Amino acid sequence: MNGLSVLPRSCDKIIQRIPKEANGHHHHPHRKLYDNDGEIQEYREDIINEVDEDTVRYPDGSVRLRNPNIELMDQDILYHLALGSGSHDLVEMFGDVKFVCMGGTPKRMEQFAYNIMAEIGHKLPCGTTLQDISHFSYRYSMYKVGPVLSISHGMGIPSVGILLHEVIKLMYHAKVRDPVFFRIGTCGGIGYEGGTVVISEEAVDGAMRNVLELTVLGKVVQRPAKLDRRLVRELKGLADPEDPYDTITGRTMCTYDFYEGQGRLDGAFCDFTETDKMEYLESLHKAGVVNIEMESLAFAALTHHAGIKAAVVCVTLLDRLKGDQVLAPKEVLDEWQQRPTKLVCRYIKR
Ligand SMILES: O=P(O)(O)O[C@H]1O[C@H](CO)[C@@H](O)[C@H]1O
Ligand SMILES: O=c1cc[nH]c(=O)[nH]1
Repeated sequence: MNGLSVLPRSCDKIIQRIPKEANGHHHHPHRKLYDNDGEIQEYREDIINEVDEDTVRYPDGSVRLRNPNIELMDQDILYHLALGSGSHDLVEMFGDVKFVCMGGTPKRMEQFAYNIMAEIGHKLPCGTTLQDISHFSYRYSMYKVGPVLSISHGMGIPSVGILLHEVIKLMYHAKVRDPVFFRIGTCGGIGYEGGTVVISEEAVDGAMRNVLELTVLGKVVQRPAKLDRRLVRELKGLADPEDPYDTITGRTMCTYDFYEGQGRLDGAFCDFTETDKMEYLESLHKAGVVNIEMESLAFAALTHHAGIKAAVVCVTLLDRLKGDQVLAPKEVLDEWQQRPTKLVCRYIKR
């Protein structure tokens, strides 16, 4: 029996799709999970962790944790955020949050906080500046502007995964209702010039699987990396035809590495040829992968597992069919990084 069959007590209605045979043992059939864009994928049914979206939140829309242990604890220390349910009044501090925006760097997320402040007309008390709420964690940076949280997540799945655990718990402790999460990132384009904005329709791993795989108690668990389709359409609808760049939607590949993992020839190590690389990238292109980055899989899977609506919006820094090195000048890169931010600002302003 695998660990997934033990469901948290507080989540009685979560769909358990692990069939049992009459003798009580699980059988291990493969099943077709998604047929997005015609691609049919098969998964071991015994390791898939599915969610019934209607039952993972409380009826008032507030975030419900799929972990019965938390409510039994005297206090919950959100260690990497330098916050805690015993040391801080989290409802008072964060109860009004509606949007949680994340991106790789502290600078981008500080800038985003100032941008959104201007856009929504939020005023700080005279003579004050925005404070990094998580400054003393020395890990992530967090800014709050009215209903918007802006948080840096660092690089890669482990970093964004730890942050998501703590931010999802923060939403629960603060009794936040129906939050929407965004990742505002950078990526490599597959067949798209630098500066193109990409809204992810779904996230796939380096082997084109639409699941986040993690090892829990020595067993492999897969969580579907689903993103909200309606949110994708709404964001796409906010792209302005006057924008001097394209805004597209498509599949996003999420890898565990920037160099070999993304088929780059310019890492410290490379055991494949340029022909191998191009064949791989062309095959991704054919399969509808439009960009590669390093967090979307965890972002999609963990928000979906928590029943939280989420979107990933990234700007391409280069077309990987044309090269590996990020050659654009710093000022150009800085301007490009504002583009996903603008789209998310438009959504929040609505
Ligand atoms: O710019 P961010 O948001 O960090 O996103 C991308 O940039 C980093 C690699 O340079 C990875 O984190 C990747 O996902
Ligand atoms: O090629 C790129 C560019 C940005 N981020 C990535 O992960 N890959």
